Amino acid sequence: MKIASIIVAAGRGTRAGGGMPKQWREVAGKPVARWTLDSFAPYGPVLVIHPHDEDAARAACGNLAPPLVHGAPTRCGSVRAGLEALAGDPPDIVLIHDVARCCTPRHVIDAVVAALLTHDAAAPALPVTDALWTGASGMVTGVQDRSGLYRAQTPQGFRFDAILAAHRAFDGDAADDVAVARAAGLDVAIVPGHEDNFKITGPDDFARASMSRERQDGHPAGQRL
Ligand SMILES: Nc1ccn([C@@H]2O[C@H](COP(=O)(O)OP(=O)(O)OP(=O)(O)O)[C@@H](O)[C@H]2O)c(=O)n1
Ligand SMILES: C[C@](O)(CO)[C@H](O)COP(=O)(O)O
Repeated sequence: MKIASIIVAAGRGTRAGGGMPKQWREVAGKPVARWTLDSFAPYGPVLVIHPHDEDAARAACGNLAPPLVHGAPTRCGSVRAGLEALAGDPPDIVLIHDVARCCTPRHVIDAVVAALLTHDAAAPALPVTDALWTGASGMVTGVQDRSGLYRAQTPQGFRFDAILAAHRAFDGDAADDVAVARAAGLDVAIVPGHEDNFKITGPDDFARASMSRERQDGHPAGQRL
């Protein structure tokens, strides 16, 4: 079974700040993008980037030198660009992953791949465990039932032909590829996500990512790899 991966990295990282897109910044001695690409190296990653970021991407990737594809103004458009780049020599399965999730444990990726042996689509998620409220103007306005609610993660995995057709048929924007798949009628299996598989989103997430990588790779916090 041929498996490929699309690492979407064309975002601007506005919420993270820091003067350059978060995927080119370092955590635990390596660029965020390099950590992510190393995790997906067994699955032939293509890296989807902003057209202005070619030099930064090449510097971050080093000797890995994955194929680079220009992305689009939305995540959905960037994924579509990655899918179209693979369509000439299509894999059986594609894993679609946020570059900003640079601490994904290996077992999460393995669980998605394993689920695709029996499902057209699979994605990791964590059940919501906190109580949920609605609020306005700094005041609680109500409570929300948390049962059956999940926090979505990536990699989201699909039969390649099914997700390519789903994206080609999709009109509009979506937060993730599970939404695109479901709009096309695909059933999506949930596999266990992990707290280490968080997305670097705000400024504080870089320190969290450094600690996670150092813990997972057996290096004491602060030691350069
Ligand atoms: N036009 C876009 C927008 C997002 N992404 C990618 O989609 C993932 C999830 O997006 P998010 O974390 O929201 O990243 P940014 O869009 O970079 O962040 P922000 O919204 O803070 O600008 C990231 O890996 C990002 O690079 C992309 O490839 N193309
Ligand atoms: C795809 C995603 O990572 C799933 O959790 C997420 O929807 C994309 O990031 P954003 O923070 O919603 O822009």
